Amino acid sequence: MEQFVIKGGKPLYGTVRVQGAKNSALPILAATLLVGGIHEIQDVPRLSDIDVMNRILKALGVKFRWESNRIKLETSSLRTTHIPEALMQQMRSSIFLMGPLLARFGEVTVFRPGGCAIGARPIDLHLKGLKSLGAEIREEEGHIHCQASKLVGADIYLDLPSVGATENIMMAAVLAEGETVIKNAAREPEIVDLQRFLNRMGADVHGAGTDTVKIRGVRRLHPVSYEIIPDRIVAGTLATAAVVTGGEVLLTHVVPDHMRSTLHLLEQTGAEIKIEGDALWVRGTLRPKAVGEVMTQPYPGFPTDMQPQIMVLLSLTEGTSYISERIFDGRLRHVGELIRMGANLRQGHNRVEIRGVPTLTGARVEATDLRAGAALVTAGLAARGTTCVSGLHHIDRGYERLDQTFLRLGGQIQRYPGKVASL
Ligand SMILES: CC(=O)N[C@H]1[C@@H](OP(=O)(O)OP(=O)(O)OC[C@H]2O[C@@H](n3ccc(=O)[nH]c3=O)[C@H](O)[C@@H]2O)O[C@H](CO)[C@@H](O)[C@@H]1O
Ligand SMILES: C=C(OP(=O)(O)O)C(=O)O
Repeated sequence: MEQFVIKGGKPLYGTVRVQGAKNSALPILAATLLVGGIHEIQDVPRLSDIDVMNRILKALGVKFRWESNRIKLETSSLRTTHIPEALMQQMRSSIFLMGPLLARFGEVTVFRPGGCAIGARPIDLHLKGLKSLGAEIREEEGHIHCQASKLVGADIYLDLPSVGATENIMMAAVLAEGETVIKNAAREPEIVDLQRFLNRMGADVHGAGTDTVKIRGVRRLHPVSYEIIPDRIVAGTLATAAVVTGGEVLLTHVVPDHMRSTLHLLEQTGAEIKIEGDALWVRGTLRPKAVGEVMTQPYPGFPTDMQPQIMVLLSLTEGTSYISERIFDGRLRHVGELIRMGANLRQGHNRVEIRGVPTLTGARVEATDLRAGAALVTAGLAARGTTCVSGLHHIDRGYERLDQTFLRLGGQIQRYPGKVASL
């Protein structure tokens, strides 16, 4: 069982170039299946989720080659449209294979996807959207078979602005006959990135970034070379770590506009922020201030993927703040771990009261999901004493060598292969 051992209390200083966005790279890699040929995707982060996606693509017959952070994929000759169950269950994003395979081959067989334990994550909106385009869906013995002799554009209203459902429907609709309109679509920057990628391939998609996405079906697409946008959640995590340690960090390769709600919150706590082009400079204050109520919301609201990290910062402020988790119904498992580190937290139903304390103390804690893991590492960097964080496979899903990044910024963090005997 691998662990991070962190000796806390050192402010972070330095410059980091932020990795490409996992949540853009995953649907875009799936979307390369829409047409045969050689695609080149740049700034793909080296993450375990990306490895799982590549293993699925390989199992389908795709050939690919990494060159640093660039992947070349040859998607011409696919052997099958069945996604292996074991791979399907390794991550939620395996569901992105449905839309493109259905659009190109008229059939796909998947299983219910796995993923981090952050609450119930049904796929009803994905299935409802594909059915509206004319797919026949049968579920038996855990398989979901999806078939369509042809897909036809439709008006689809999403009961919730689901990021994944919006993306899956967009990918399925690009080769459908006629126009598809997705209403109450999610507006995340990664959806705009997917639209840009699809249009670069010759698709006709408009409106991403608003709540109505229009897709006019085209007959043909072509392979392309494309660069993924920077990861706004990784940038937010690093900025938060700089603030909680009272340090000063320059992040390059960011789109500050994608981070408005996070940056606003950091400023409310007293952090100083300067933006110049794609560079973001952040400096923490001696004792940050409480902020009142924070609610996670669909974009452009405050992102659920930053909730655990911000909880660490609010735990160290002067005064009382509250966090309400509105997107997922089980994304508070880090609360108990932060309490072990000395945070003064009271958990209600999807809401946490946070009474700021002057310091946290090192402890043995476990990452129960990706962002909870990032939060515990952040807490460890700020805490007095030594923190051991286990459950690193969650963190590796979304952060490219997080320990190396923090080491470069002066954090004292090491990855150990087994359990560390004493703190
Ligand atoms: C790879 C990727 O991009 N992951 C992100 C994506 O996940 P993901 O696309 O899975 O998240 P969704 O936006 O779909 O989920 C939002 C809410 O809708 C619900 N829901 C979703 C689909 C569905 O068919 N039925 C349904 O009820 C979910 O349970 C959840 O409560 O958006 C989440 C919300 O910003 C982020 O936390 C994830 O990092
Ligand atoms: C929940 C997340 O991702 P996924 O949807 O891939 O599980 C996340 O990135 O925080």
